[in-house]
Amino acid sequence: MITLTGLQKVYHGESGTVIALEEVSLAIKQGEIYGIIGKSGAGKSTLIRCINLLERPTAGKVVVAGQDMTALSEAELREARKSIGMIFQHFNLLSSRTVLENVAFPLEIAGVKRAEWEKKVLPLLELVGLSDKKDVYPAQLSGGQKQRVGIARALASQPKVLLCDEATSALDPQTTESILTLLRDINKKLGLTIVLITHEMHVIKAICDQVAVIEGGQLVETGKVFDVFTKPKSATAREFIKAVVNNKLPEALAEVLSETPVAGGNLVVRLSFFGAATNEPVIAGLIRRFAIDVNIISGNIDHLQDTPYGTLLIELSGAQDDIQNALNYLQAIDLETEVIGYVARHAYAAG
Ligand SMILES: Nc1ncnc2c1ncn2[C@@H]1O[C@H](COP(=O)(O)OP(=O)(O)OP(=O)(O)O)[C@@H](O)[C@H]1O
Repeated sequence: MITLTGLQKVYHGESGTVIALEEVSLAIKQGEIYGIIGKSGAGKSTLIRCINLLERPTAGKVVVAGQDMTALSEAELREARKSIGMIFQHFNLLSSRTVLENVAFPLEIAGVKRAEWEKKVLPLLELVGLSDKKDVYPAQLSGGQKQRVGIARALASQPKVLLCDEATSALDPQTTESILTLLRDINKKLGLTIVLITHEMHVIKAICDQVAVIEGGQLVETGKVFDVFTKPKSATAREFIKAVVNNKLPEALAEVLSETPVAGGNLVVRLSFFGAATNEPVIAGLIRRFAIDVNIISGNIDHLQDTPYGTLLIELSGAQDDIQNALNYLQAIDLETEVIGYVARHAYAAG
């Protein structure tokens, strides 16, 4: 649905030349929710605005729904933009127009008469849950309701693609969740392709199928959200993931943990489970097979796109050979095993 090839954007500002995008290439399939995550100044806004050519790339190609956007005339571009809706962090509503009139605005501009646009706008207000607010002005709405108006307005010209520019960044966590749920529903109901930019990993985790991590104008990692979450390759992705996956060691353990083996001490291991492995009785298997004690220090199970994944922090105590055999066993089965460190016997809970 969207293909970006070798995209480059150079700004020549007062403070000099800025390369905002460098050799960005990515492909977004129809019906996908594609998230682009990066820190402030990474190039996210520039990238998403290059998709509808609000920003003209310095070099590279933008193809949306089979159309080469960079090759279009201004008039053709205006027409092509009808199939690309956009919503914004600060909603960009017209304060002197009611909710109904805001949603109708793109249709009015396109010359559609009121009797005609009402037939389109009223169902959209219902879709976003704002039928009862159709005659109120934006000032009387909450942030979440304003964004619902923004979404309905973006859908008015029946786009194939919806671009979301930090659409939930100005909203509280609960409202963010309701807007993300609405976006997911619209994606499912209308088969709409959604591209969103964000600096928050929980947004990616909540609704995206695919993710691209952008840093200094370059994509440093792309892939399925599940793969990037469970096996991040770049330091930036790892850093973002830390914000939503609690892998912190308990303080009492961190204080006594040694990176090097402690004579006669216990081994601390983090197990990461993905998908089906979460159903395996791993701990029971360990105790049955080896003459060791297993102490569970902490654990959590979460879901990513309905696939369970989790981590378990355990302490193994026993004779060195038995511990090594247990470790070999863990490493041979279908889960990720990471030796976190060593603790002296009796230094921590397992004793
Ligand atoms: N019109 C402009 N003129 C000059 N430089 C610009 C312009 N727009 C953006 N930049 C620069 O390009 C780089 C990328 O900016 P961009 O706004 O795309 O980043 P971002 O990831 O969206 O950041 P934020 O999350 O803070 O909005 C930054 O260094 C920014 O200062």
